[in-house]
Amino acid sequence: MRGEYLSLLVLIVLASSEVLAKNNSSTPKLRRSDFPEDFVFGSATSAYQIEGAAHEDGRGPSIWDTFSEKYPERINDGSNGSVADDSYHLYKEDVALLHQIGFNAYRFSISWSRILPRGNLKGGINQAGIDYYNNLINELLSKGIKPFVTIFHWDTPQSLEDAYGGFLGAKVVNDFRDYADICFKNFGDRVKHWMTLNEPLAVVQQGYVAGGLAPGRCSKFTNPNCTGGDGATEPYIVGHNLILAHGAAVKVYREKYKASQKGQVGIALNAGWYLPYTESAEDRLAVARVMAFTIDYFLEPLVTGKYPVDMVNNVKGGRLPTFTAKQSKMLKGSYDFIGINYYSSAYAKDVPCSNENVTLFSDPCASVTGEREGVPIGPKAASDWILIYPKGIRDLLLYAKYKFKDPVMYITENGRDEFNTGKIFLNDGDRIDYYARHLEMVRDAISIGANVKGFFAWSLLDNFEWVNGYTVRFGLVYVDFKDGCKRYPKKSADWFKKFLNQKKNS
Ligand SMILES: C[C@H]1O[C@@H](Oc2ccccc2[N+](=O)[O-])[C@H](O)[C@@H](O)[C@H]1O
Repeated sequence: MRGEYLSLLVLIVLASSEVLAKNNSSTPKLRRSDFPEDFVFGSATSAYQIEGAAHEDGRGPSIWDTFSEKYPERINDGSNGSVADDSYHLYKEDVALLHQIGFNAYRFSISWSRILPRGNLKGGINQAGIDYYNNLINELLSKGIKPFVTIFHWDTPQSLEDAYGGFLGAKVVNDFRDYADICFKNFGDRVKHWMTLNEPLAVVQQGYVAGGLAPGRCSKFTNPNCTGGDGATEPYIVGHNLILAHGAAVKVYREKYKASQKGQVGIALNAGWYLPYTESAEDRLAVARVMAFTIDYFLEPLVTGKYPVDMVNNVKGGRLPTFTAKQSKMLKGSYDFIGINYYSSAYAKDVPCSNENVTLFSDPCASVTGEREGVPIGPKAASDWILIYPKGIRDLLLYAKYKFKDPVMYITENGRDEFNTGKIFLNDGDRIDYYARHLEMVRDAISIGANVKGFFAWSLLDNFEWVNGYTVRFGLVYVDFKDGCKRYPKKSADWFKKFLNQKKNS
């Protein structure tokens, strides 16, 4: 215990000293040899955002088909992912692009309802779905690219949503376990890196509090137009079921597949880094509580089998579910690596505790803000939730290292967007700058001792960016949605290519 406090203290001193400060006036020069030789560099996508073919070859609907097709007014440009990048048909081009750039890994997700159209075994397996992912995996391996597979990236099968409320229902745990089992059984001979869930925090915050992501549930205190939901209770139930679903999938892997397949299973967690609004002790404690309600929320149960103490103390009225002794035991240590999706940072501030604390989904006595006296923590990307603060990625990695038993980590997403102007735009110097600055900070985290094994750029392609539809572009490769999804590598793809192909010592 003592040692942990000491390490945290060292971390705080390091993070606040100028020792690591860099001159931020120009894009830093990075070399491939700054990173370990076996470090993995890849790019990431997700099924609903790129595949299209949403109603083809036996795929069943997911909550994202329903959300975007039935309520187009909830997506900024009224669009949906029914065609997206058409990667279902163009996957060979995408693998060729990864190969040309020089990435040695690709993080993609499997569409649950393409494998199980009705979400469960009873509803049957769709062989065409199995075939598609087999083809994709084989194509990747033929080019020497390692598949890093996300089992769930937000696209809950609609029939499970209809049957028991999807992740609101305790039954989802067994259905998710069965689905994961099918993935391990069919693909695990070749896939050695799995992520059970993508960003459970985004699912609970955006799907059940703010209502911006499917299934779009929220309550009146956050959104006056809510049609269904209860932001005081539902997010904690959904978070609980997500954690148990993760644990159940890892258990299946370890009991049935690990010995023969010898792969690793992790999770991808989104997290910001938070700075105290002032240097006061109160604001520093507010930071600790915001961390408890964001990254620790999902990391602590996996590491210790328990919810963070700050959540237990501050989620009043019996709204935070509890783990049974058996569940706790299943969860504790249920990961081989931790994936971190990092984009942005903010300030946290101690505020008078909200008397609405039965309704808020966050610490009731802390608030989060992107700016201080009108000055944002960093420049804005196109999506207004992204404030660019590269040091945050370093400090987050060190925080996870010291607080959570030095896990093996991957950056499973990092990136920025530009607006879709309707014209072909490839000159994305701002993206190059973003990656150079963030990678420099990942390098520094490694040099301090963070056990980081790889980095995935979000995203390979411009794609269906959820509530923002096609209005913003995150790709290293431009997609012309008006011309058969023609792909054009941007300058940033070129930058990665040069960086990845550098000879040793050059
Ligand atoms: C830009 C990326 O944002 C990621 O989501 C994130 C990432 C960080 C913070 C919040 C969210 N979110 O959406 O609520 C997604 O994993 C990914 O699919 C992509 O859309």
